[in-house]
Amino acid sequence: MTDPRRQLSRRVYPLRVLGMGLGGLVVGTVLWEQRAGWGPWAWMALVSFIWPHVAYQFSRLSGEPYRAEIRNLLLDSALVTALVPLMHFNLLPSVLLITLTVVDKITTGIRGLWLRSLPGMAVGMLAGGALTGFEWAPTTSMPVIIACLPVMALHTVSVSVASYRLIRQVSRQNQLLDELRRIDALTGLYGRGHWQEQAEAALRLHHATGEPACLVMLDIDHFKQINDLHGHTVGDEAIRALAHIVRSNVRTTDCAGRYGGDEFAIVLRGMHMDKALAVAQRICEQVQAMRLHDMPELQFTSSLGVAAADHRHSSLRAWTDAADAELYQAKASGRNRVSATDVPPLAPVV
Ligand SMILES: Nc1nc2c(ncn2[C@@H]2O[C@H](COP(=O)(O)OP(=O)(O)OP(=O)(O)O)[C@@H](O)[C@H]2O)c(=O)[nH]1
Repeated sequence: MTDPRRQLSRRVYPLRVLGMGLGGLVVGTVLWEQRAGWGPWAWMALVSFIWPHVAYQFSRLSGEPYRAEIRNLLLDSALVTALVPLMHFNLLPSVLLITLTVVDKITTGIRGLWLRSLPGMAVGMLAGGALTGFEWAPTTSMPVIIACLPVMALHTVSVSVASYRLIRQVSRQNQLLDELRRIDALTGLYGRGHWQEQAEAALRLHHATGEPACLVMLDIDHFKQINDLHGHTVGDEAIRALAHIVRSNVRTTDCAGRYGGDEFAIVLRGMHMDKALAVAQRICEQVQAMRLHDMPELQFTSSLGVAAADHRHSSLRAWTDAADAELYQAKASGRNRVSATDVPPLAPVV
């Protein structure tokens, strides 16, 4: 895999060649109007056409390419700023070059890099000024304005493309994060946080419209023993197999989540207690028949508590407490059964 730190120099190289080259066109136009001597021309040629390749070789051959590229970026600023006095502070190209070199530092995303480039820029300005005696001719002619256009356009487009890519990448990663937050990695069911949001919505709907909904809490019986006797890998496989049973017994409109370690919670939307009990009973029987691929001799049972949403459940907490109380009732009555509010506990048909 490519070292992301080496990627910085690869990414910067073509942009530096193009940006510095087009910058050279601007500076060259000003120097030509000034009828400048060979010194400014040589400096311009060095900065615009030779430096980008030297900079790339510096970082390519360096043992620390990332640090070398940061150094190159700081040198860019000093070298480019030295061109400003050479242009006798010609206003538009001077402002343009200084702005672009600062923007280039900001768009690397490296914290404070543009601030760190300021001392080098001051040195560049002084060095260029020492060569020209700080000659002052700020007026910009039409040919120079025209020469500025390609670098302005190219820079604006390339910064826009870079930020477009960044925004797309951030939004893809946000989607992934959201998925990770919503889905439990072991079972593929909803994680607790997202399940709670969905369950709250179902309870609100019940209070607002009277739409029925039932909450089923399920816990594997003696799961600690399974872990202790056969290891956590077998325990995990059991949790996955149980999640599969849960998923195959609910509709896409229902909401099934992993509530805790070996505890599952299901909101059956639009369902009255009789139908919800039948679903819970079916799950209970299927858990009893469940076999793991690698340990077919191992048997499981589960206990389930069901509570229909009603006016006493002012919050999700009250609703889950009611279903939890039924779950513990099922455990206390001998496990491997379903217990529901206002209904005597039902043991599965063996
Ligand atoms: N393999 C595995 N085990 C887990 C996971 N999360 C929690 N556990 C275990 O699940 C067990 C939960 O046990 P409890 O529900 O407290 O008790 P139990 O043994 O199931 O007994 P009862 O619920 O009373 O029937 C603990 O041993 C936890 O370590 C998990 O992701 N994978």
